[in-house]
Amino acid sequence: MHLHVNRLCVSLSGTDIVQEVTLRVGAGQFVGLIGPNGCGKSTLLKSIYKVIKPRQGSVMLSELDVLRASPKAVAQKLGVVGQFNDLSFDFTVQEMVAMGRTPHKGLLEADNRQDSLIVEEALRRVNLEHYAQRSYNSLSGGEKQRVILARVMAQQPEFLILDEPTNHLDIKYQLQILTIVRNLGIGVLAALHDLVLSAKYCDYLYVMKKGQVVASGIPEEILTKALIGDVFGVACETYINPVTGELGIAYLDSVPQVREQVH
Ligand SMILES: Nc1ncnc2c1ncn2[C@@H]1O[C@H](COP(=O)(O)OP(=O)(O)OP(=O)(O)O)[C@@H](O)[C@H]1O
Repeated sequence: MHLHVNRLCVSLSGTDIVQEVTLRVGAGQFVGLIGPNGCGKSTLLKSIYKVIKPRQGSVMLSELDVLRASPKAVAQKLGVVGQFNDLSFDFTVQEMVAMGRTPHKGLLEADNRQDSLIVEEALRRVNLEHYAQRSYNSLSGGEKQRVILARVMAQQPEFLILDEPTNHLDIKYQLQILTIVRNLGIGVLAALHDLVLSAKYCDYLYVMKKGQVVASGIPEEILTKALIGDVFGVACETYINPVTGELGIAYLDSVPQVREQVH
């Protein structure tokens, strides 16, 4: 499935938080959304997955008009990993992951053998197969994050939205989770903070600043010293990593004159 967000505007408490954002994610494409804290990434993602109602604009997942469709119709196609995953009630890890099957079930329909196999496989993919009976609330932040990813995999969505999916994860699991997500072969829109990882994994990036998309393109082309200075206010040098052949970024300092050079 592909995603087409057209001229989306979101206002909260009378302030324009997202302004005329248009973006596309092709089928099977891994697209990153980057930008400084508070620029509107989460608000944009929440308005795409129906938690916040936009003031204007449209969201199409292939032929599905997301803003008009029922939550269940959207959940059958769209998986979401949001930023905060704390629960008031406790569930086992297995119960948490099994919740991913809900959009595919009828009212009061019990899980069947196939659902159990899907849940087992999802837990195996995030290396938590031995945690099935553990209490979710007793897990560390990184383990919780992997359970949430297993849940979204059990949902078998056709498109994924991820808001900081590697929050809390150590470097091994950051790499593992991003590799798993990329290998799912479905369209993904992910807000990411790590620019080097976003260059490594994303096919395409949208850069946000103050609620607007200010640049977009393939990572190697748009992640320039000038753009990083302008958008994040950080001086850096970019280079090709001689070991990996991938984009590297050496952060130098936060110097205001970098911003002046760009304008
Ligand atoms: N309900 C609200 N009322 C008013 N302003 C809000 C509301 N919710 C969020 N905001 C503001 O909207 C702006 C964008 O927030 P958002 O969480 O979308 O940013 P973000 O780019 O995801 O940031 P981060 O990288 O820190 O997660 C922030 O300045 C935030 O304080």
